[in-house]
Order: sequence, then structure tokens, then C-alpha cells
Amino acid sequence: MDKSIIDYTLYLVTDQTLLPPSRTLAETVAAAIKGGVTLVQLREKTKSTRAFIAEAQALKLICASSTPRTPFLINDRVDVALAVDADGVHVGQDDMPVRDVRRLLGPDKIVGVTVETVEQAHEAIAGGADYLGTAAVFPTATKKHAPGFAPLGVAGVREIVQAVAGRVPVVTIGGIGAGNAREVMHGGLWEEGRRGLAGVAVVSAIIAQVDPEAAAKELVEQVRPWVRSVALPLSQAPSLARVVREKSLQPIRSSMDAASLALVDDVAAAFTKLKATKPLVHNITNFVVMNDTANALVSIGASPVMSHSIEEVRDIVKISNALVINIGTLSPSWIASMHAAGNKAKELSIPVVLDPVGAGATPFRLQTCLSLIAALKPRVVKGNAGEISAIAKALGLTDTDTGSQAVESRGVDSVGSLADPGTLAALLALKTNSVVAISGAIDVVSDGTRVARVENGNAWLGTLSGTGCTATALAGAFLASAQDPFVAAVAALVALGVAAELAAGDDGGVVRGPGTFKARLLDEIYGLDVGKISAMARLSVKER
Ligand SMILES: Cc1ncc(COP(=O)(O)OP(=O)(O)O)c(N)n1
Ligand SMILES: Cc1ncsc1CCOP(=O)(O)O
Repeated sequence: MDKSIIDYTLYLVTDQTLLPPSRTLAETVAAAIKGGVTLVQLREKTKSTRAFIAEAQALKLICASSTPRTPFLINDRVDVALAVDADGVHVGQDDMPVRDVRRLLGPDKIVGVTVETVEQAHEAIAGGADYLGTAAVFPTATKKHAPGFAPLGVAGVREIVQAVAGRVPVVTIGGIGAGNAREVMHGGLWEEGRRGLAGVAVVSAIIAQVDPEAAAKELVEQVRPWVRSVALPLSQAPSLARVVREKSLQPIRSSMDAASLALVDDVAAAFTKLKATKPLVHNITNFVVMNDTANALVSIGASPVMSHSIEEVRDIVKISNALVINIGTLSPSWIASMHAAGNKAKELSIPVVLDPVGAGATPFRLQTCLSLIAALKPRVVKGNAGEISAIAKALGLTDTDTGSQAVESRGVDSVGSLADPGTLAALLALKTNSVVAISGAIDVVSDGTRVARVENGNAWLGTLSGTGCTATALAGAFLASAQDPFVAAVAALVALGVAAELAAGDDGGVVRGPGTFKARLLDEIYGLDVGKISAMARLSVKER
């Protein structure tokens, strides 16, 4: 077997105990190969040696009769592999050391090793491993781990992939299925998407399915576009956004230029980073949305802390990665807390995002916003057209400057739309030295130089109170880990908009009103992955 051409895209590891009633392992493996499995490992934990060998002989025949021939490996047992002349063996850290496996099997067989750490990866390669399988990336019920074992997470897997640096292929395993395979593969990418995982290994996502062929087909479609067995030359490395859009089942709805695709890539990277870092986001926010924004933050993968008491806000902000200030239900004691927390954040370079809720409604709110902007220099100010118009006007920007007639506010809502929101956002961004985001049917974000338009979202968002506040809270989560506040603000609006589109769905009739939409929106924020973000982001960006 030519080891250099082995395709690790979809690696099936077996477990007889998970088969649906009346299914045999042989027919399941045959169907899975038909669906797209590229490599098979027979894993038997309880069978006698004789029964193990008999099963191995049967599966070897099935793998050999597929076109192209599917490599067939044995889990743990070098003796069984030798007995049936399998293509190789996969061993773990408690099994026969890789050097001995190599000595017994010879140079032509495939030897795979499970690694949990970067050190183990280096050791396994030095010992002669042909490929590595990481320890479980996610929790799984299929394998009993030693007490204290914690799944690596996508970030842990990427650390190993990065350390291996393409010397041997790396696959990952554990809790992977159609719902997260793309996220795992994308998370394993590095060096601008040129290098990454060679594939995923699964057990229950195929073996336990009533239609293993369909399950394998779906998985392979998700994984294949992200496979990086060898580093792609930079010249051939496609933009991640382009890859996802081309391979996704979701059609491209508008053709995007290179700058816009690059921004989608930045948004996807910011999302991956948020998931990996689980930022702690301190919110001083309003009573109306407090519970909703906390749940949205948890669902996207951040950790919210809602705290407004002057006695503790400085201590909370000290341990946080971002501070969200939302003036929606304002009172003097809260203003003092906002300044106290904001000043501490400024001192510690913790990014602040401000939502000037109802800034156009009363002088009290407007003055509060102006003093917060002047004192705290928030990295992002996110409001609706009425709020941003009111702040711009108070800071001396006229309608002639901005090219738009200022939009009025009615309570916390704005009335009417701006003729040129991009110019307003850009001029206010320059004036306040922050990124300004104006939410609406089309969201506009500017740092003074770049202007992005985000077209994700739908009318259902407008039927709920406080979805703008959710966008601001999400901006806080992105801001905590993104280098660039412009990308963080765009990412928050894309994430909320994509989740809203998925929540509304195309399964007509499920959303019956704001109540069902609200529940589905939270589910979809929870279910966001980098594939959905990259495939569904609808945005454009221009330099002014
Ligand atoms: C491809 C692949 N990756 C990891 C494992 C796990 O191997 P190990 O740690 O030896 O655990 P057991 O499979 O023996 O329970 C694997 N088998 N295959
Ligand atoms: C064998 C093994 N090694 C680490 S996790 C695991 C089991 C993965 O099973 P599943 O794909 O059903 O989560």
C-alpha cells in the first residue's frame, strides 16, 4: 500500500455495541464505504482473539473489494493485524509503544498513534507514526476515558496540528457528527487556511445510524472542503469564505469582491477565536433585556456576568475580557457604576462597547452618552439610526456633513431611515475615535476608513424588544478576543443576522410569532458554527 496517498478525510472506527438492532457490522461498514468513508479501523474491546480475527478477515474483504480499495486497520492488536495482514494498526498511549509496533509490522504498514499533548505528538512521530489521532475533541459516550480526562476542544486540537506542522497527517475524534464536523475542520486550520486536519474519525455518527451510507455521505461533504493533508501553497490557498461558499449547500446569494470575502474570513476567524477563548463579558445593561442578553452570550460561547452595583463593578471588570455598557434603563446610581467600571476598564485596556439606548429620547440619556463617550473612549458604539443621529448632532455633525437628514427617535426606537448611514457612521467614528455601528434593516459599521454593510437578518428581529441590545452584547464577546473592533462589530451583526435567518427557516409555519421566533433565535445562536457564518454572511466593505 502506498502510504503517501492515503485519504484520511472520513475515518470510520467501529464499535459493534452501537449497531442498530438487526444490523451487522459488515453491512454497516460496506454501506459507510459506499457513502464516502475513506479508511476503516476495526475496534473490538471484548471479543476473543479468535472472534476478533474472524471479524477482521470479513471486514478486510469488504474494504478490499471497494473501489478505490479502502485501507483497513486494527485497533490496538498488532497480533491480529499480523494474522490477517491488515494495512496497519492504531495504538494509544497505554498500548504497545510505537517503535515496537513499527519493528513488528515493518516499514510498509500504517501505524497511527493517539496523542493528547504536543509532547506525545513529537514522540509518536519520532517513534515512526505515519499519522496521529488526537485524543477526544469533544465529550463522547462511546469511549470511557480515565478519570480527570478533559476533551481537548477545537483549540487543543489546533495546537497539536500546528505543532506537527504537516510532518504527518492528523485526524481528530470524539463526539463528532454532522452538526459539528465543519466546525472541527475549520477550527483545525492555521496559516491562513493552508494547513489543517487531514480528516475526522467517527464511531457513533455512522455506526449507530439506521442509514450509515447517508450519514457518511453527509459527513464527507462537510469535511472534504477543509482537508489539508499537505500544506497548500499560498498561491493556491483559497479564501476560507470562498471555499465554504463554493462547497456549501447554501447558494451564494450575491457575488462578493475580494475585500468583502476577506472580511467574511476575518469574521469567521473571530468566531472561532470567541469559541476557543470563552470570554468573560461584564454587562451593565438594562432590566428589559438582561436575561435575554445573558442567554445569548452563553449560547454563542461567552460567559456573561451582569453586575451594576458600584460596590463591585471595578472588581468584576478586572476579571473580565470586555465591558458592555447599555443605558436602557438609566438612573443616577447606574451612571456612577458605568463610569467606575469604564474607568477601570480603560486603566486595564479592557475593551468597552456602548449601547446608547434612547439617546435621542431625552436630554438625560443624551448627556449620559456624551459623558461616557468622552470619559471612556469606547471601542465600539452601537445604536439605531435615531440614537446615532442624536449623538452625531450633539457633537456638531450637521445634516450637510453627514449627507442624511437626522433620524428622530420615538422612545428607544428610531423613526425613518438615513439617506447615507455610511457617511454618518464614518464621521462619528472619526469624531469619537471608535467604531460606530448603526443597526437597522441593513446594518452599517465604520471605523472612519472602512464602511461595511451587513445584510443578514430579517423582519422577525424587529418584532422583539431588545434584539439591538443582543447585538451589542455579542459585540462585547467578539471584542474580547478580536484584535480589530471593526471586525468585532461586523461579526456580532453577522452572527445575530445569520441566526435570525436560520431561526425563521424555510420550513414555513414553524415560526408562528415573536414567541416561537425568540426561542428559535436562541437555539440558532447556540447552533452557529463557522461553516454557517462563512456560508451565510452577506456583507460588503468599501474604503471611504
Ligand atoms: C483514529 C483514532 N483516533 C483515536 C483513537 C483512540 O485510540 P486509543 O486512545 O488507543 O483508545 P481506544 O480506541 O483503544 O479505546 C482511535 N482508536 N482511533
Ligand atoms: C475511540 C475514541 N477515542 C477517543 S474518543 C473515541 C470514541 C469516539 O466515538 P464517537 O465518534 O461516537 O464520539
